[in-house]
Formats: sequence, C-alpha cells, structure tokens
Amino acid sequence: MTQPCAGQIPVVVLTGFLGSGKTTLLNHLLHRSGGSRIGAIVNDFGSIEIDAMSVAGQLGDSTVSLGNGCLCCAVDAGELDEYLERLARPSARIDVIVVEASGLAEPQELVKMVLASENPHIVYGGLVEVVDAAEFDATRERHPEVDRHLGIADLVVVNKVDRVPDAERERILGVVRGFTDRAAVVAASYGRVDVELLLDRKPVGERVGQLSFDDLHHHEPDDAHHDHLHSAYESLSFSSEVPMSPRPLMALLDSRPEGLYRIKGYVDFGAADPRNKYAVHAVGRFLRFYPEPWAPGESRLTQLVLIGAGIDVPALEKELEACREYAPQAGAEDEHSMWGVLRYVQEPEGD
Ligand SMILES: Nc1nc2c(ncn2[C@@H]2O[C@H](COP(=O)(O)OP(=O)(O)OP(=O)(O)O)[C@@H](O)[C@H]2O)c(=O)[nH]1
Repeated sequence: MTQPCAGQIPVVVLTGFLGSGKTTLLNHLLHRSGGSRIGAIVNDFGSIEIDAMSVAGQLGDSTVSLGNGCLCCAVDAGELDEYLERLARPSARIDVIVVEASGLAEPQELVKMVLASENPHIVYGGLVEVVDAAEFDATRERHPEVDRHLGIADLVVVNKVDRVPDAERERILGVVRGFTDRAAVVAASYGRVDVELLLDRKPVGERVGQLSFDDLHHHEPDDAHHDHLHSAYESLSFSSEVPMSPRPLMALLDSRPEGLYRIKGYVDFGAADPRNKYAVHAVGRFLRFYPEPWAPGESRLTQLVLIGAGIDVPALEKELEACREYAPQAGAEDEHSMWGVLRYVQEPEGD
C-alpha cells in the first residue's frame, strides 16, 4: 500500500457490496490494532447511521459518520475533507484512517476523493475490497461491476468462508485472483485478517494501488452516477419508540421480498424481552438476530435500515408500522412469542 512520508497518515478505503462484512472487519481491526490508533469514517446508505453505531463504542471521538447517501456521489469532497482534517489533527494521535464506504459506493470515486484531498497530513493508503463468499456468485450475476471493483483493489478479503464448503472457498479464491493483479487475496471469517495486512505500507511506484492515475483522472460525464450500483437501490429508515411485536415482525421478515437485500439495525421487543435489544442483520436470504442487554439509561428505540432494489418503500413502511405494539399490556405477549425470533439467534462467533 502507499508509502507515507514522515508524519503522513495513510487513509485506507474499505469497500464491498452490501452486507459483505465491512463493519465486522473494521471492528476486528479496532480490537486487534495493538499499539496503532485507528480513526474511522463511516458512510451509511440510510439516514439512520447503523454502521456508525456499531463502531462508535469502540472509537469514542475518533469515529465520524457521513450518513444518508453514498459518499461517492457527494456533491463535493468538502465534507470528507473536513472529517479527514479532524482525524488527522496531531492531538488525535491517529496512525491510520479507515474510510468504510456504504455497501453501494463506487470504490474508484472514493479513492479519487481521498487523492483529491489537499490535506498535507494524509496520504492515500490503498483499497480493501470485502467479498461475501456465500453471496459471491449471486452478487456477480446481478452486478457485473463487482468484477471491476476487484480489479482495482490492493487487498481482497474473501469473507464468510465459514458459510461455504472448502472446495467452494478455493473456487472463489481462484475467481477473485483472476480479477486481481498484484493485490493480496485472503480468506477470512468474521473479517479476521492479519491487521498488518492493512497497516503494512509498501511503495507502489507511480501507480496508486491497482488503480492507475489514468483511470483516476478519466473524465466522467455529469450523469455517470446512473451507472453506480446505488442508482438501482432504495432505502427505508424506520424508527419507533413503540416496541415491536415479535410475531408480526417475524411474519414480515420471513416473507420479505426478493429485492429487499439488506436489513440492519436494532429492535426493541418491549415486554416480550425487556432485558435485551436485538441487533438484526439480513443479507439476501440470510437473517440473524444478536441479542445484547440494554445499557442502563439507553433509550429504547427500534431503528432499522432496509435497502433493496425494486422494493415498495411506502408499503414496507406501513407494514413495519403495523408491527408496532400499540397497546402494550402486561402479559399481552404470550410466552412463546419470541420463538420466531430465537430461531435466528446464534451463539456469537465474531470477536
Ligand atoms: N457467517 C458469517 N457471518 C458474517 C461474517 N462476517 C460478517 N458476518 C455477518 O454478516 C452481517 C453483515 O455484516 P456487516 O459487517 O454489518 O456488513 P457490512 O458490509 O458492513 O454491511 P453494509 O454496511 O450494510 O454494506 C452481520 O450479521 C455479520 O455478523 C462471516 O465471516 N461469517
């Protein structure tokens, strides 16, 4: 990855399709960074910043969030510059900055934005692309652009290999290597990669990672963003102070439409489980709940972001509203109401 001058902080761009495991990898880095201090800029597609919430606890003041829309289509890079400035100030004592893109961002545009920054304290540190092994073929079929993204990465993490048989993992690694040139390609579960791979800085000559300056300076017409992945996607951000009723919510989730590819957030099931909030993740047909105790004094909210192509956003919103428990009464939930949710809870395997 790019060789920084003394005092320059490398900025690593972390990309990968919806739900591939970028936030999981970022959290792994934060836990395993040893003596290095990592700053993070998190870009959420929805207006509720679920990803930022998932890493905020780890970072305190060294995380900043760029919510609501893909960073690659920001009108100008000013906001990014402002955040880079904040993280690069000497008092923050940050060694490396990771920009976690939304799952629909265009990696090339993000790299351009980092390179365009005039901040003398930072230097572009390379592009990391996370791939979901279990969704690999389906994602490539729907979005052939993903192959191009692999071609410009410096490090490709083939994640979720725990979800595919060994032979399948080898096949996918082979396909990925076919699209990369000099990039390192590593297999991982729960984003557990050797932190050195990201913090390692190798000189790259006149090329910026796998992306040549010609690629970067190639002029795009003004409407080029129509080709961006996110142009086909819509998102719904749903928030409720009223708890959700488990049975109707599970009926909705179990029958979710094909195009509703990604759901993430936190659910308050109220009286059905007053002790825990439930982080929820759906990626394609895969659904998981992760219960964790409410922190003392934490506001009990349900906050969900749903992202999909060809989804009926107003209808989904109405369906979610109908899952709210309007007249919660003690004992209103029968004792089995959480069973539908608990089917999707697994022992934590991440770190
Ligand atoms: N089985 C398995 N699940 C994983 C792995 N890595 C991540 N996950 C799960 O996949 C889901 C999505 O992970 P995230 O890290 O939120 O993915 P993301 O790329 O940040 O998602 P977006 O920001 O929405 O694009 C979560 O439920 C994770 O726990 C893995 O290696 N194996």
